[in-house]
Amino acid sequence: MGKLHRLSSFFSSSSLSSDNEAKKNNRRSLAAFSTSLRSKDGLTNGSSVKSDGKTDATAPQTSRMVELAQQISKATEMVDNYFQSQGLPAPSFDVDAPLDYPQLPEDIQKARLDIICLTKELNRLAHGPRESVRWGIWEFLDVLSLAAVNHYGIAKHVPIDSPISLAELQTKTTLDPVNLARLLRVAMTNGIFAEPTPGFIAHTAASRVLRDDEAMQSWIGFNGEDLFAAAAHVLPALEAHPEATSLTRAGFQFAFNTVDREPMFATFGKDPMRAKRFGRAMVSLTGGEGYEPSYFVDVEKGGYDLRDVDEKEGTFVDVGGSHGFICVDLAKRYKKMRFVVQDLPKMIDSAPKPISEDPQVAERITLQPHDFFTEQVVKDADVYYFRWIIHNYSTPYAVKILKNLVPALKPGARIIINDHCLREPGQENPWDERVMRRMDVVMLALLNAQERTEEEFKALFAAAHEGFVFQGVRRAKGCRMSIIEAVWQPDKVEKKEEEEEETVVPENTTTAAAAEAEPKADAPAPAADAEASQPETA
Ligand SMILES: C[S@@+](CC[C@H](N)C(=O)[O-])C[C@H]1O[C@@H](n2cnc3c(N)ncnc32)[C@H](O)[C@@H]1O
Repeated sequence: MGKLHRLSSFFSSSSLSSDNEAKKNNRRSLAAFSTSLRSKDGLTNGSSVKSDGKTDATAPQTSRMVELAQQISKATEMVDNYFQSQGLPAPSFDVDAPLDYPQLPEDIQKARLDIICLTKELNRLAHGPRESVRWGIWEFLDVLSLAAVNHYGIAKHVPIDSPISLAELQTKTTLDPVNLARLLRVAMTNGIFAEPTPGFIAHTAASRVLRDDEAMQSWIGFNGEDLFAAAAHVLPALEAHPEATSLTRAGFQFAFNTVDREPMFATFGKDPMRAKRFGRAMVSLTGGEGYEPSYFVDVEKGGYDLRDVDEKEGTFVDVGGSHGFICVDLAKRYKKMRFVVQDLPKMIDSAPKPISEDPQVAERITLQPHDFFTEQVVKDADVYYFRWIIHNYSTPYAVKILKNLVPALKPGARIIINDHCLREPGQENPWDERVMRRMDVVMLALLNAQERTEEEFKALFAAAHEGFVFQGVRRAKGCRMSIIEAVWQPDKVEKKEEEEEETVVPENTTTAAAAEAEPKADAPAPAADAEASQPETA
């Protein structure tokens, strides 16, 4: 239904001709958008337009390639000058180079982002359309080589300070020399390992990450082995079940032969290695640029202000809150309010005890086993918070999760979803756009789930209950996650119902919202999914 809703916002009419008309309109608006982007940037796109609107053929032409090169050069100088002025080592992949950028001032961070985005466009132009399509499809081989290097733990066998011969390296793995060399040499084309002299392998800073960063090893392992296989099976999954809403009929189930048997989390729950890997992969993601918890916690960074809840010693429930790290950070900031972290029993059992070394923090946080596909047990809380939860579910499941809050809610209770919120194509900077669009497809491959637009979040609340009054979406600068909020105001519904009683309502009328809220026939009962869906995370 989520997909249907999304498509229908583009193609609202059912007739073929108006469908085509809608498509044409859509195309026109996209073209207009890219033109406006260009002019906003002050770019000429290779043509000089006179005041009468005609092109001046005599004016000097600047090609897009040259514009890009100039902008890249300017941005690179800005970043380089900043590093020099701060006495920082220049960005490098040398083995002893820093692995992360420092926190940059806003203008330098923007210049850095320009370099990332514009070099990609310049690269495409230099390849040309046909060649970039021809070789673009081979990017999965980069994934394969990285997954293999990670799987066989090659990075740990290469000494950090001196090269090792391929012959010796081979004795430390189960790979034969030919396969070891060919997989490594693809990775090297991406700056992961180097071969300073033929047959000798040395570390780079990127391969050092694979050696030293356990969360990154898990991130590569989960993406390279679980997600990679799931993504390769999305087409058969879509062929068999085009509606793509069931948790047990995604690419993941087609890849691992569990169609109609169990959702991904249940599969992970049965395999401690994969469950642990998934949990650590999430830790790696959360630590990545643009996802830090501080974007929610720190009001100074554009986070959520909970001072009023704190003042009245209110309650904050983190639903599906894992080991409660958000609540720990919040409890350090707000000294009076109380917190409940809910998750499935295994997750709650594996949480650190005490949850914080600071007793003033720990005593205000309760860890509670709770399945969000059952009725909410914490009544009358001030805030119910969902971080990285709703995007794991297609609309029928997501609506069910929200509906389960209703019996517990007091008027004025806030429901906060902390997820990506998709904007119209082209409104993000190209790097964020790429990450968020890809995440949307990751959700499809693993869970038949989705990222959502503001309208889709609004529709989700409306489908769950009319008493949820949508408050809108906001996002801190530099953060990819949005804060999506609704407030529970049942009095508005009662007033509306009173008004409606005065009008004639035909029997058996179902609202679009109610229809949307019904899980699909092919979707397994959410509660059953949830019971079995427990991954053991770090
Ligand atoms: C993607 S993680 C998000 C965790 C945390 N909110 C965060 O921001 O990192 C999804 C969480 O939902 C939990 N979960 C999955 N199914 C659940 C259910 N039915 N009821 C409660 N928690 C569930 C998982 O155990 C996991 O901790």
